[in-house]
Amino acid sequence: MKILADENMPYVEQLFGDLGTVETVNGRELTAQQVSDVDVLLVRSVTKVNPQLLDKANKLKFVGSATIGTDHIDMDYLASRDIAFSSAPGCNATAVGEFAFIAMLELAQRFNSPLKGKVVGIVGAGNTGTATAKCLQAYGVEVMLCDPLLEAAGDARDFVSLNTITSTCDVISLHVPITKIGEHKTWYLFDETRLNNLKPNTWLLNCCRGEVIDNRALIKIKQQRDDIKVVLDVWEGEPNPMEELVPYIEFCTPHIAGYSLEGKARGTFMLYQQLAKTLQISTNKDITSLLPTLWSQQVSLNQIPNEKALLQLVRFVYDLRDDDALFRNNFTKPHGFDHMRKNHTHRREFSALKVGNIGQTNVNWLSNLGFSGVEL
Ligand SMILES: NC(=O)c1ccc[n+]([C@@H]2O[C@H](COP(=O)([O-])OP(=O)(O)OC[C@H]3O[C@@H](n4cnc5c(N)ncnc54)[C@H](O)[C@@H]3O)[C@@H](O)[C@H]2O)c1
Ligand SMILES: O=C(O)[C@H](O)[C@H](O)COP(=O)(O)O
Repeated sequence: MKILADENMPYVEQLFGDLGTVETVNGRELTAQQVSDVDVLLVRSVTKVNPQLLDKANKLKFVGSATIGTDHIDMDYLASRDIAFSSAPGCNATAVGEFAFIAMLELAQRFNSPLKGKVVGIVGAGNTGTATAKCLQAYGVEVMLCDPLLEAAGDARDFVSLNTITSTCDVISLHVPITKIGEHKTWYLFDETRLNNLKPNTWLLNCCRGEVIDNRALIKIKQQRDDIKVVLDVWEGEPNPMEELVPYIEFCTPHIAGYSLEGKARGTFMLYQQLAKTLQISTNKDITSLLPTLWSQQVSLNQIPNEKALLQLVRFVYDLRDDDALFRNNFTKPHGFDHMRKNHTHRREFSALKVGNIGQTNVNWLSNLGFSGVEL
């Protein structure tokens, strides 16, 4: 069996090696010729899986995407060819939630304006939105959720409208899929009018898909309003963000919010399990044995961390400023955006770090935040 996989998919050889011959390729440049003789195709979000790519792939029986988003996949076409498909819902939700939380702590430090006490609006309360809310609530920050689809489906949580989010919240974090049609379409959900209506000093973070914000309108608004602070992990027109926009953004990253080692490993592992199910073979591998330990496994605290100390703790796991600096130096270089993604040093999730305390202080909230091994 020939298995063709995106080169940015860790652990693919370890997991799929026993099932067939694994070859890795550049997913953005994948051609119909390269997939013509494959049985299994494993992609990431940069590969458009459509008739143009697959028309010659007569042996293909399984397509897997190690991602949460599926906007790059023509599902109807796969169904019409009877090709099994699986994505990896939720695989990198923790990574995105922690990334958004860390970015908010960084903004708080930069503008000397504590996160604690602010109200954060989460737009899209699925896997990544919920993971973001979980971090914020663990730290004691008030959260409002906006998700008309989940609300209509009877989700028991409290929801508010998008207008309430923009008029009430100090921070807005976007977690919706990209959709171009329908009552709740998200393409340019934040257009010029909505951006203009943001209340003074709003912090806006986008970790979902670039086109949820009209990036040209964002440039225009930022030229007039320095009070709004923006963090972008995703960009309209990837892999070529608008050069004029970058100087207006506080923290810039190349679509790596979901790039924790755990998140990527989970994505590959979920596809491995789904392929085994499709082929009706039993699996004998587990994900934890694949993951290395963090370079330092434990830190000890002697008092309840204040917000500055919390930022030091999370920087110990992931320092967002490093990726931001790399971005600014590299994004205009040829293939710069993709190069940064390919060579990204996968950060670890909070759970990789054991936090012990040597006082009698209650730090349960740190374990709710995701750190492991908090001892009281
Ligand atoms: N930056 C990254 O690395 C990264 C990582 C993972 C996912 N993503 C993107 O984030 C998106 C969300 O991921 P997820 O795992 O949370 O997906 P999910 O499907 O679990 O949740 C998305 C939620 O958005 C809601 N929604 C849809 N339209 C809406 C609207 N107009 N207003 C408010 N809510 C709306 C849906 O009802 C759903 O509950 C993915 O589709 C993907 O595009 C990006
Ligand atoms: O949808 C997703 O899961 C994310 O956007 C994903 O992290 C993107 O990473 P890529 O597949 O492009 O490597």
